[in-house]
Amino acid sequence: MAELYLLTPPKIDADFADVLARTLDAGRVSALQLRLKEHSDAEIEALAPKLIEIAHQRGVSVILNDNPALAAKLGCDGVHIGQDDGSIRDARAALGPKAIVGVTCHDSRHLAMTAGEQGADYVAFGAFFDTATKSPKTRADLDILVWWTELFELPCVAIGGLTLENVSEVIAAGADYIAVCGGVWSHPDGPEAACAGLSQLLD
Ligand SMILES: Cc1ncc(COP(=O)(O)OP(=O)(O)O)c(N)n1
Ligand SMILES: Cc1ncsc1CCOP(=O)(O)O
Ligand SMILES: [Mg+2]
Repeated sequence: MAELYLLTPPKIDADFADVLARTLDAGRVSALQLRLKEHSDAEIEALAPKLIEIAHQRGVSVILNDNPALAAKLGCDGVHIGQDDGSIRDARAALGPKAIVGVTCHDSRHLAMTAGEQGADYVAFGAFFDTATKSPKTRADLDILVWWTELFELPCVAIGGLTLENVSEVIAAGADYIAVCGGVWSHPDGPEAACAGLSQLLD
């Protein structure tokens, strides 16, 4: 069974905490990534505590993007690091043995095996579809999910352009987590409807 891993929009406004609470209440989200790329660290420090509280009240784990030291300071459950965001070892040192450390592996089997050997808690592949959220470095093929799940127990995340219309493809290929940003926040029927709809497709 796949799980829903929700990413925040890159920039949020004062209303976002309420929208987040309603969105989490509408579906079955396992993890929330604070990916606040258009905010400074100081802004993230100010914004994050309320978002973390909302997530934790609902049993949702909170992963901070990019910054292990800030993740530790804020009391996040983990951090997501890309290939240019420092080492797994340093992230683990900042956050401790129980924290979740996830790693971007693009479309690379080699990067994923290395991340697994170095102690990542999940590997993330993508982008699987066109996305307006960022210019992804790579386009991944569904085959990499099939290959990974046949060979390894370590969970894999699928990311990049996932929507209600295409998410079943990555779930069928073996994704343990479906990581979604625009497919929820930019859905024409609103984030609550999108979160509810995605949750129905998980089983
Ligand atoms: C779950 C997940 N997968 C991949 C990414 C991308 O991380 P990165 O390559 O470091 O790019 P930025 O997100 O920092 O722009 C992610 N954030 N989450
Ligand atoms: C962070 C990231 N890494 C690869 S694609 C992507 C964007 C995910 O956002 P969306 O779900 O809107 O495509
Ligand atoms: Mg990064």
